[in-house]
Amino acid sequence: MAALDVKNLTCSYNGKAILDDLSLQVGENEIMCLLGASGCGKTTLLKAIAGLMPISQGEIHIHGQQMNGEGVAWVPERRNIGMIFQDYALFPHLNVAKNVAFGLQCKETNKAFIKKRVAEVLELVNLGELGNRYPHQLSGGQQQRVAIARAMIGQPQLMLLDEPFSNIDTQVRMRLISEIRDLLKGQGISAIFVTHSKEEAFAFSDRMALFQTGHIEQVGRPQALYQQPQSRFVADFLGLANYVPATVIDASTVLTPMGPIASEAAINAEPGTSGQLMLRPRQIQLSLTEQGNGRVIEQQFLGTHTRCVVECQSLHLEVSTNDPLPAVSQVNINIQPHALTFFPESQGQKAVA
Ligand SMILES: Nc1ncnc2c1ncn2[C@@H]1O[C@H](COP(=O)(O)OP(=O)(O)OP(=O)(O)O)[C@@H](O)[C@H]1O
Repeated sequence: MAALDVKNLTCSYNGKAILDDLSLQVGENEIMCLLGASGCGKTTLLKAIAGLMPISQGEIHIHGQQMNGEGVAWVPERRNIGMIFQDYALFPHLNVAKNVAFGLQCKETNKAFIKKRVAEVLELVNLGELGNRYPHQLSGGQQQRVAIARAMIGQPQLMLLDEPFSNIDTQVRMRLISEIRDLLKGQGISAIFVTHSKEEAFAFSDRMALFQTGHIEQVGRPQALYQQPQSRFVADFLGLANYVPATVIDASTVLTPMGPIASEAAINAEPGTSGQLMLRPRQIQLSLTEQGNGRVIEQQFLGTHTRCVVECQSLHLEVSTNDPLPAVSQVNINIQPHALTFFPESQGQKAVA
């Protein structure tokens, strides 16, 4: 059974549809990321799931229980959902332990039990020693951990996280992402996480749904979306892409200005079909040779990698290498073996399936 099943959901503000016939499933103990530009409807979907936003059409089911639909609209507090926000939303006048206890007080009166649970969840988020501190005495990362402890204390069946890492400084962010991911996985909690940062989405999610104004463009594993985008919108949103003119030779080869390139998966287009082959900068490999078919015309050392621009048959290719190459090098261009992503001219912005 899916942890969350959203079926044909439409949500509107003032009669204008913000989400339009949208469907999405989240599996048990799965972390799903909603990724998209500002204003595309990610938070609206989160609010609809939480019961904070009325729906115009469709159904929402959580762990098999219908929350919204014809004549059904469960109130937020009955949905057993934990919520975490970008601004932490802690009570400034309550210490850490009392902030966390707040998440349980509305459904539990046994004070000894609440105290025990507070201690347990503070340990889980590595704040066991800080129960007496106030929010202003904590770092951003620590405050977000308090918010997570407060959301977890009631053992929610689904966790909703709305841009939880945006206010955390970059040095700490990836560590916190990994910590919270482990925590959710360890506790068996399914989660939906909203962000407009692809790096956060890649690092935090099992699967991601890429939004474009009110609908989902593609859902899948982060690597699949990055390497096999179904549209140019997805390809370009997730990172730099080269588009190289290509013609299909047979089910496993295309011809490009760099020569024939083989695919590790069948290309679903007739021989002779022309279009564009998408290549990520890391999928292009360079080897120094005087007889090479490319020439490095620009380089930038960026620490973790070097950005090279390689000229080949009037194409300018963005390539990512580990180390800088000698200036104005002649290189051979090789393509890392992979399942090629091909956009036939006849399909415009859509790749072949
Ligand atoms: N209360 C409201 N009344 C009218 N329109 C609204 C309201 N809240 C949001 N909208 C509009 O709905 C659209 C989707 O908003 P939403 O907050 O879901 O986007 P988002 O993808 O979460 O964006 P962001 O990343 O900036 O938070 C936007 O065009 C926004 O202007």
